[in-house]
Amino acid sequence: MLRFFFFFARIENYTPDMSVAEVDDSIKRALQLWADVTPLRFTRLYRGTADIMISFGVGDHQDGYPFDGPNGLLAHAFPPFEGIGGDAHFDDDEKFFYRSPQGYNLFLVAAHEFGHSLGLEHSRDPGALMYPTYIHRDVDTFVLPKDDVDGIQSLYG
Ligand SMILES: CC(C)C[C@H](C(=O)NO)C(=O)N[C@@H](CC(=O)O)C(=O)NCc1ccccc1
Ligand SMILES: [Ca+2]
Ligand SMILES: [Zn+2]
Ligand SMILES: [Zn+2]
Repeated sequence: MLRFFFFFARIENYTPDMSVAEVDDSIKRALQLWADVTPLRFTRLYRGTADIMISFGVGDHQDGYPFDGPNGLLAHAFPPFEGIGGDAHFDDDEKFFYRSPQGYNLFLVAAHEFGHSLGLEHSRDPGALMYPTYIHRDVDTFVLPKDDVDGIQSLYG
Protein backbone atom coordinates (compact mmCIF):
# COMPACT_ATOMS: atom_id res chain seq x y z
CA MET A 1 0.00 0.00 0.00
CA LEU A 2 1.59 3.26 -1.12
CA ARG A 3 1.73 5.95 1.51
CA PHE A 4 3.83 9.10 1.49
CA PHE A 5 5.13 11.36 4.21
CA PHE A 6 4.84 14.97 3.14
CA PHE A 7 7.07 17.66 4.62
CA PHE A 8 7.12 21.37 3.82
CA ALA A 9 10.44 23.19 3.79
CA ARG A 10 11.12 26.92 3.65
CA ILE A 11 14.40 28.80 3.24
CA GLU A 12 13.98 31.87 5.48
CA ASN A 13 17.25 33.66 4.67
CA TYR A 14 20.50 33.22 2.78
CA THR A 15 24.22 33.14 3.50
CA PRO A 16 26.41 35.73 1.71
CA ASP A 17 28.89 32.92 0.96
CA MET A 18 27.02 31.61 -2.07
CA SER A 19 24.49 32.71 -4.68
CA VAL A 20 20.77 32.21 -4.05
CA ALA A 21 20.70 29.61 -6.83
CA GLU A 22 23.59 27.69 -5.26
CA VAL A 23 21.92 27.66 -1.84
CA ASP A 24 18.59 26.60 -3.37
CA ASP A 25 20.26 23.79 -5.33
CA SER A 26 22.25 22.59 -2.30
CA ILE A 27 19.11 22.46 -0.14
CA LYS A 28 17.05 20.81 -2.87
CA ARG A 29 19.64 18.08 -3.45
CA ALA A 30 20.12 17.52 0.28
CA LEU A 31 16.37 16.87 0.72
CA GLN A 32 16.26 14.75 -2.46
CA LEU A 33 18.96 12.47 -1.02
CA TRP A 34 16.52 11.31 1.68
CA ALA A 35 13.45 11.32 -0.57
CA ASP A 36 15.24 9.02 -3.03
CA VAL A 37 15.29 6.13 -0.53
CA THR A 38 11.97 6.66 1.30
CA PRO A 39 8.33 7.61 0.65
CA LEU A 40 9.29 11.11 1.92
CA ARG A 41 8.15 13.98 -0.29
CA PHE A 42 9.24 17.58 0.21
CA THR A 43 7.45 20.68 -0.96
CA ARG A 44 9.03 24.12 -0.81
CA LEU A 45 7.10 27.02 0.76
CA TYR A 46 7.99 30.66 0.17
CA ARG A 47 6.09 32.11 3.12
CA GLY A 48 4.31 30.98 6.26
CA THR A 49 5.37 28.19 8.57
CA ALA A 50 6.86 25.02 7.13
CA ASP A 51 7.83 21.82 8.95
CA ILE A 52 11.48 22.39 8.12
CA MET A 53 12.33 26.10 8.50
CA ILE A 54 15.86 26.62 7.15
CA SER A 55 17.86 29.66 8.28
CA PHE A 56 21.38 31.03 8.69
CA GLY A 57 22.35 32.72 11.94
CA VAL A 58 25.33 33.61 14.12
CA GLY A 59 25.99 33.36 17.84
CA ASP A 60 22.87 33.57 19.98
CA HIS A 61 19.98 33.28 17.53
CA GLN A 62 17.21 32.99 20.13
CA ASP A 63 16.69 29.24 20.38
CA GLY A 64 18.79 28.49 23.44
CA TYR A 65 21.51 26.83 21.36
CA PRO A 66 23.86 29.66 20.39
CA PHE A 67 26.46 29.17 17.67
CA ASP A 68 30.14 29.55 18.41
CA GLY A 69 31.88 31.58 15.71
CA PRO A 70 34.04 30.00 13.02
CA ASN A 71 34.47 26.18 13.15
CA GLY A 72 33.22 23.96 15.98
CA LEU A 73 29.46 23.89 15.65
CA LEU A 74 28.48 24.18 11.98
CA ALA A 75 24.73 23.76 12.18
CA HIS A 76 22.00 22.06 14.19
CA ALA A 77 18.51 20.77 13.56
CA PHE A 78 15.62 19.75 15.79
CA PRO A 79 13.87 16.36 15.68
CA PRO A 80 10.45 16.44 14.00
CA PHE A 81 7.62 17.70 16.25
CA GLU A 82 5.56 20.88 16.53
CA GLY A 83 7.09 24.33 16.65
CA ILE A 84 10.85 24.43 16.20
CA GLY A 85 10.86 20.69 15.48
CA GLY A 86 12.38 19.90 12.09
CA ASP A 87 13.98 23.33 11.78
CA ALA A 88 17.61 23.52 10.58
CA HIS A 89 19.94 26.37 11.50
CA PHE A 90 23.32 26.99 9.88
CA ASP A 91 26.15 28.88 11.56
CA ASP A 92 26.86 31.81 9.26
CA ASP A 93 30.21 32.37 10.91
CA GLU A 94 31.23 29.40 8.76
CA LYS A 95 32.13 29.81 5.14
CA PHE A 96 29.91 27.47 3.14
CA PHE A 97 30.89 26.32 -0.32
CA TYR A 98 28.90 25.01 -3.28
CA ARG A 99 31.40 22.73 -5.00
CA SER A 100 34.87 23.70 -3.83
CA PRO A 101 37.05 20.89 -2.44
CA GLN A 102 37.94 22.91 0.66
CA GLY A 103 35.77 24.34 3.40
CA TYR A 104 32.32 23.20 4.44
CA ASN A 105 30.08 22.04 1.65
CA LEU A 106 26.52 23.30 2.21
CA PHE A 107 24.94 20.30 0.48
CA LEU A 108 26.75 17.86 2.82
CA VAL A 109 26.04 19.87 5.97
CA ALA A 110 22.38 20.34 4.98
CA ALA A 111 21.98 16.64 4.18
CA HIS A 112 23.31 15.80 7.65
CA GLU A 113 21.03 18.36 9.33
CA PHE A 114 17.94 17.14 7.45
CA GLY A 115 18.73 13.67 8.80
CA HIS A 116 18.22 15.19 12.25
CA SER A 117 15.13 17.11 11.08
CA LEU A 118 13.64 13.77 10.03
CA GLY A 119 14.45 12.11 13.36
CA LEU A 120 17.89 10.52 12.93
CA GLU A 121 20.51 10.68 15.66
CA HIS A 122 24.27 10.51 15.10
CA SER A 123 25.79 7.30 13.83
CA ARG A 124 28.92 5.53 15.11
CA ASP A 125 29.70 4.41 11.56
CA PRO A 126 32.59 6.64 10.40
CA GLY A 127 31.39 6.26 6.82
CA ALA A 128 27.90 7.48 7.63
CA LEU A 129 26.58 10.92 6.74
CA MET A 130 25.15 11.02 10.27
CA TYR A 131 28.59 10.54 11.82
CA PRO A 132 29.04 13.41 14.29
CA THR A 133 31.87 15.24 12.57
CA TYR A 134 32.05 16.74 9.09
CA ILE A 135 34.08 14.78 6.56
CA HIS A 136 34.43 16.26 3.09
CA ARG A 137 33.29 14.05 0.22
CA ASP A 138 33.02 14.63 -3.50
CA VAL A 139 29.49 15.92 -3.98
CA ASP A 140 29.27 14.78 -7.61
CA THR A 141 29.73 11.15 -6.68
CA PHE A 142 28.14 11.22 -3.23
CA VAL A 143 25.50 8.60 -2.55
CA LEU A 144 23.78 8.09 0.78
CA PRO A 145 25.81 5.53 2.77
CA LYS A 146 24.06 2.27 3.71
CA ASP A 147 24.01 3.09 7.44
CA ASP A 148 22.00 6.25 6.69
CA VAL A 149 19.67 4.44 4.28
CA ASP A 150 19.00 1.80 6.94
CA GLY A 151 18.44 4.51 9.54
CA ILE A 152 15.96 6.55 7.53
CA GLN A 153 14.13 3.48 6.25
CA SER A 154 13.72 2.26 9.83
CA LEU A 155 11.79 5.51 10.44
CA TYR A 156 9.94 5.99 7.14
CA GLY A 157 10.45 2.84 5.07
C1 LIG B 1 26.04 18.43 19.23
C2 LIG B 1 25.60 18.96 17.91
C3 LIG B 1 24.71 20.18 18.04
C4 LIG B 1 26.82 19.27 17.05
C5 LIG B 1 26.44 19.78 15.71
C6 LIG B 1 25.67 18.73 14.91
O1 LIG B 1 25.89 17.56 14.94
N1 LIG B 1 24.71 19.23 14.15
O2 LIG B 1 23.97 18.36 13.39
C7 LIG B 1 27.63 20.15 14.86
O3 LIG B 1 27.71 21.25 14.32
N2 LIG B 1 28.58 19.24 14.74
C8 LIG B 1 29.77 19.55 13.94
C9 LIG B 1 30.92 18.70 14.39
C10 LIG B 1 31.31 19.03 15.79
O4 LIG B 1 30.80 20.02 16.31
O5 LIG B 1 32.13 18.31 16.29
C11 LIG B 1 29.50 19.27 12.49
O6 LIG B 1 30.43 19.23 11.70
N3 LIG B 1 28.23 19.08 12.11
C12 LIG B 1 27.85 19.12 10.74
C13 LIG B 1 28.07 17.84 10.00
C14 LIG B 1 28.48 16.66 10.63
C15 LIG B 1 28.68 15.51 9.85
C16 LIG B 1 28.48 15.53 8.47
C17 LIG B 1 28.10 16.71 7.85
C18 LIG B 1 27.89 17.85 8.60
CA1 LIG C 1 30.71 27.54 14.31
ZN1 LIG D 1 19.49 27.30 16.27
ZN1 LIG E 1 24.60 16.33 13.73
